[in-house]
Amino acid sequence: MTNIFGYTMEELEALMKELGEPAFRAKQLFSWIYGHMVWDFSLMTNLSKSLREKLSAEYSAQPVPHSHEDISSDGTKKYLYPAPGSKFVEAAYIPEETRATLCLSTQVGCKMGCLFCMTARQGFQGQLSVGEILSQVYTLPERSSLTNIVYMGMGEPMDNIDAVIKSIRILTHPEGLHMSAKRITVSTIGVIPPMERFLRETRAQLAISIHNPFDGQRRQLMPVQNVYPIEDVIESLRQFDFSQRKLSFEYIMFDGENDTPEHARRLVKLLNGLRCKVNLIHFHPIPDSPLKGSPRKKMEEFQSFLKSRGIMTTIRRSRGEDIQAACGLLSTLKHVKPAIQAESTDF
Ligand SMILES: C[S@@+](CC[C@H](N)C(=O)[O-])C[C@H]1O[C@@H](n2cnc3c(N)ncnc32)[C@H](O)[C@@H]1O
Ligand code: SF4
Repeated sequence: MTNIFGYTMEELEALMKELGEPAFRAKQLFSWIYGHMVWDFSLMTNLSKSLREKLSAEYSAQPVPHSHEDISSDGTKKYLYPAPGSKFVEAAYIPEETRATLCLSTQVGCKMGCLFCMTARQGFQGQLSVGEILSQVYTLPERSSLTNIVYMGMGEPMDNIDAVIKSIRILTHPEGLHMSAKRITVSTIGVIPPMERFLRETRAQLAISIHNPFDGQRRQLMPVQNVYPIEDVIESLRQFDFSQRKLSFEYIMFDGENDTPEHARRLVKLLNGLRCKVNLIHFHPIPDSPLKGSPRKKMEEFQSFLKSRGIMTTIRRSRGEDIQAACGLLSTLKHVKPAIQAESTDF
């Protein structure tokens, strides 16, 4: 049985062709699956009976529902989703006064090795398919109140760029949920070639995790700096037009590490002339890390300096920290079965 949940319009068209059906059937199928959220072919009443039967015999169109949830004292919810190979990913639903955001995952673990991130500790364990990315949206119990989606959960979206772009195309398609690309933000540490592809092929918003404006210091925190230095990332961004889409920079504030006036001055210089915003983030401590978060006062001083130089800067409120749903705390390592146990349960 092939699961077609996650197929794009073009992929459904190719499937219809293969089955000897006219191309317009693909649009009908797309609209049932992603617009009406009907995942049983027998209920797709405008398809011919023979096509419904053919599809039911050989295909399914099923998103993967979550298998566990945690609820934070602040209302944030963390959902656990099964992924291939007895693995799991997590997504966080964050309700606020005027909006409700889903923070979704794109990979099981991550290979980028950032020093401050819990997902990095898990290492890379696999890519999510388009269907697995979209399942986090489509099976969300609060889906009808969702206003925003951020690709800021487990994994580096640019390291799974095909699936990320396809998922955005489906979410924004008029026959699907028809979400505005203005309400979708993808966060990256700055992997330049797929980042440029993302900017050319979608209209979604971009967030860059910068965290330190100095080359040597950023290398210590984020190995990606050895391959794609932040200076090159910013040069690349200067070729794109951000008058119609948002560009933001995420900056976790580490006590004594990146919160000095020199860092603030260097950051202003680096971002000079770019139409962008800076989000200052509280560090969410992870076990056995020497890093500590900056005190609130230092974050406010940093913010004031950037603002005084004309850069719109906010301090992001932490959410879901008590259930490890906050930025950078997502990790499903504890849910991964030891290999021997996983093998024995396969029988
Ligand atoms: C988990 S990442 C996923 C998206 C992408 N891989 C990235 O790094 O931008 C989302 C955001 O969480 C931040 N983050 C990671 N670990 C954190 C921590 N311990 N405390 C606060 N933020 C953290 C990252 O720097 C990034 O801005
Ligand atoms: S911060 Fe992002 S890129 Fe770095 S290890 Fe975590 S998930 Fe991966």
